[in-house]
Amino acid sequence: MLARPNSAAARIIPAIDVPDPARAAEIAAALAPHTGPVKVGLELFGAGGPAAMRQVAAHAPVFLDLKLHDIPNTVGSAVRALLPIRPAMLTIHAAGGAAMVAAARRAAEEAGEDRPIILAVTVLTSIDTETLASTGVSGGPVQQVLRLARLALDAGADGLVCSPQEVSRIRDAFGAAPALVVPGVRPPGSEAGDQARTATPAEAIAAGADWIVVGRPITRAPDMVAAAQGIAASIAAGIG
Ligand SMILES: O=C(O)c1cc(=O)[nH]c(=O)n1[C@@H]1O[C@H](COP(=O)(O)O)[C@@H](O)[C@H]1O
Repeated sequence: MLARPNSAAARIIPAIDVPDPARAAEIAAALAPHTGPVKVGLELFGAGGPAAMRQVAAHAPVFLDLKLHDIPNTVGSAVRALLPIRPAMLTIHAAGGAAMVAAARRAAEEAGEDRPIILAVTVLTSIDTETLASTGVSGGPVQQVLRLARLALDAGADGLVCSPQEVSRIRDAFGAAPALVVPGVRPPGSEAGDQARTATPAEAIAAGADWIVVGRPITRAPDMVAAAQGIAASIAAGIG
């Protein structure tokens, strides 16, 4: 399994959200020396499938973010079908329930020691209190994140995806063991866009994130490498 990061740069997961596999491979090649694993999500996987993921994986371990959410048998089978392309990390939705999370973990185990880390997405970082309430969940994101974290970790998830605003509460409740992967991260002065629960890279790491996921602030920067290096420097300094 992928080891926890041991440098500021290794904590950064760039999200390569582009619809062009050749461009994605170029971005991965440019960023990999300055970051940790790279993320392949629904846009790139939809455009190029397993072949696009393999091209990216030539440069760095891949966080394959397909956010699986279905009946347990389907999710377990999907995880099994993805094992040959050797993702280092895989996402499922904790809201799919304990049996679904357990099915994902059991399927991942079939890859042996090199199995992917199973990460349970709690409450998407784009969701604020009002949006959450509109889905029938009252009480706010922190409470729901902690509820889903408990469910997912008890069912066998190796770690969680949450916003920077819940990280310290998760560490308080569950300690150092769960891998915490944190999107919704915005360097000072950058646009939040559709992200609702945000903080800066240094704040997310100080709160206890293992990895931060950063998409547009890197991939839409005029100089992607400089943007990644700036984020790593801010994490190392604990500022910004
Ligand atoms: O699982 C994820 O990576 C994820 C979960 C979540 O709650 N919020 C979230 O933004 N993400 C992903 O993290 C990335 C964030 O991208 P930017 O908003 O461009 O930094 C996107 O690829 C999202 O799919």
